[in-house]
Amino acid sequence: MRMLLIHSDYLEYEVRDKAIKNPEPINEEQRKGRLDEVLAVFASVEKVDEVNPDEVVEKALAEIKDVAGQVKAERVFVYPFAHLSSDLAKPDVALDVLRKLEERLKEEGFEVRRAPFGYYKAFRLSCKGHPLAELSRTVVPEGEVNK
Ligand SMILES: NCC(=O)N[C@H]1[C@@H](O)[C@H](n2cnc3c(N)ncnc32)O[C@@H]1CO
Repeated sequence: MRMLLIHSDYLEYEVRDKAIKNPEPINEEQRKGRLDEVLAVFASVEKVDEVNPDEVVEKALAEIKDVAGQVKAERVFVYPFAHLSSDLAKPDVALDVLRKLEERLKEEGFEVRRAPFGYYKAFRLSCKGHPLAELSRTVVPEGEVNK
């Protein structure tokens, strides 16, 4: 999984059109969302992650906790983002990974939102611009590290 982490004054999105045949079902409330003072995590789940999705969730969680601790962020916005990799996992695996990541972040005490999966979305982001405000992390299942 490839992640772009942006420490932000806010991230807000609004769902536009379907981007895949079967996007995640959403209710009216999920069509828009906003968090203030947030660590935005734009995440591309990759084909290699299909080998061990649960392990990738734990590795991504560790990276997000590390960055959130450094920038003192208590809120995390998980944002499905298919543009960080040229070798994407299939949608059902990707959604499952991102749902689990959201759940684990909540278990670790973060306030968490996750943007809807499978849609084009308009979004606004205000990056804080400090030295640690723009970071990227890549995590893969253990056996895949040096392939
Ligand atoms: N900018 C808007 C957008 O990216 N939309 C993406 C994601 O919401 C989601 N998606 C599909 N596959 C993946 C994947 N492997 N990892 C993350 N998201 C995925 O499906 C949309 C079309 O690819």
